[in-house]
Amino acid sequence: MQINIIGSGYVGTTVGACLADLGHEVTAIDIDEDVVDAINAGESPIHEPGLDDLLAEHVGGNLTATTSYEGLADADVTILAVQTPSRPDGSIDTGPLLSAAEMAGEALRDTEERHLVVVKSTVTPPNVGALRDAVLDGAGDARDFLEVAANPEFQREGSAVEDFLHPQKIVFGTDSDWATDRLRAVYAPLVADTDARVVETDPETAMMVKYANNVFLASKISLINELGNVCKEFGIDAYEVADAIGMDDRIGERFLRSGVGWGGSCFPKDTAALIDTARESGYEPELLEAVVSVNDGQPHRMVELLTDHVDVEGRTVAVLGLSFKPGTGDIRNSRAIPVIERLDDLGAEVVAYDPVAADNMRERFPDVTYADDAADALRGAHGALVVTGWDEFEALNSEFDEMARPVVVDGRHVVEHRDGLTYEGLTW
Ligand SMILES: NC(=O)c1ccc[n+]([C@@H]2O[C@H](COP(=O)([O-])OP(=O)(O)OC[C@H]3O[C@@H](n4cnc5c(N)ncnc54)[C@H](O)[C@@H]3O)[C@@H](O)[C@H]2O)c1
Ligand SMILES: O=c1ccn([C@@H]2O[C@H](COP(=O)(O)OP(=O)(O)O[C@H]3O[C@H](CO)[C@@H](O)[C@H](O)[C@H]3O)[C@@H](O)[C@H]2O)c(=O)[nH]1
Repeated sequence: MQINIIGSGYVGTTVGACLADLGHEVTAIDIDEDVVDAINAGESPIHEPGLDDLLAEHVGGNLTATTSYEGLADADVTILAVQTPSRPDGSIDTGPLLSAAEMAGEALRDTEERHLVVVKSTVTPPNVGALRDAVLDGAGDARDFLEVAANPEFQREGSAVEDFLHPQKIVFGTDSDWATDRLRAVYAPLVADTDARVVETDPETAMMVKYANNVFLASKISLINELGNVCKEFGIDAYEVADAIGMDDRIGERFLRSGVGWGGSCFPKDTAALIDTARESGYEPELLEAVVSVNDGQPHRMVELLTDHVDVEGRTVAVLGLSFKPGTGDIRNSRAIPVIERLDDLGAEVVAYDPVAADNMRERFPDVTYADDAADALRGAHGALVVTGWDEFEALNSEFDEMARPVVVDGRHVVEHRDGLTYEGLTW
């Protein structure tokens, strides 16, 4: 099939490269020329394991990037993967997505064949109608040839390629059998070769599944964090407790890693958007508000555990890990941000290290010192905070001897206890 994908960020680039890998002819469209040039040069605009290899294999063959919407009608399907960022009140800003939807509709004005526009971006169910209208109004008289479907994406950053190619489920939200059949054709090579289960529903329900999925997982982490905070009060290791409760398959062993909390581009944004949408509709989602509040408290608890041991004012503190999770350079809503802000408020000098995300964080905090490696960050520091669970932090050992005060607050359960180190786990 011929597939256009509009928006080549974290999702669009991965999905485009994976669809090319499944044998489709893919055109990736982005308004950012640097992104388009990078893809056409076979370079991934983002750090994502496996993506460079896929681009190297398919760019110049069945994957091309462009800034132009011309030729959209030559394809069978157009996927929208444009950003839907949070506004300060928690609602999503659908402006960029609506304008891409309208541009897609306009570019399809001359189509004389049926064409499916698929929303892969995450939008709240009440926004689906506006998106449908934007595409159809943009298309003018060609609106009868077009249909808008929802196909939310469940990939995680850091394992996005693997997740897309081996999904547990694929959700098709459509208004007709024709649209469902077209989505089945897009995913046919994948469904044939994996254990993926396909959910077929309407577009609004499909988007609600996406929100429920993310908010459930964020709640699960906040719950284990709350239990973990209680464990810490009792001198109990929350990881031992989590291992035991995870044996009950009604609970499940995954997403029970307590610590400094959840960040990223999705959990915070999607939780805030669902809360805002529920409130707008007249329902006060108290549990979800508590889920956010527990998450917001963890970075502060972490800094407090350090200040119980060290007065950080005027002293150097090492922050190990800046990305919102290992395996990505993405710092959106990283827990490192409130940690650094708090240290800053307390007058500490922050020396930060991350194997991938330092350049991104430098734009956010230009005055922080960025070390070349963890040893460099720890040297002379009066305390260290482990914010991201990069594998390399597990191997740290003699590096702690170089600290002025060897106090480590571990927010991700990665550092090994050892003699000579004052060690505080956040929930253990
Ligand atoms: N990041 C994830 O892991 C993830 C996973 C599942 C779902 N989502 C959802 O997918 C959507 C995209 O997220 P993302 O993280 O990839 O965003 P992103 O910001 O990384 O990428 C969006 C891209 O769209 C481009 N763009 C903006 N307006 C455009 C237009 N009119 N025409 C063409 N390109 C345009 C931008 O230049 C950018 O490259 C969001 O709704 C998000 O919630 C994200
Ligand atoms: O036991 C755990 C698991 C995760 N996290 C944190 O939770 C956040 C999110 O992690 P993860 O879900 O692995 O990464 P994302 O890339 O944000 O993926 C989520 O958000 C995506 C965007 O919507 C969805 O597609 C994915 O299914 C969903 O897992 C990170 O800060 C993690 O450190 C924990 O604190 N404890």
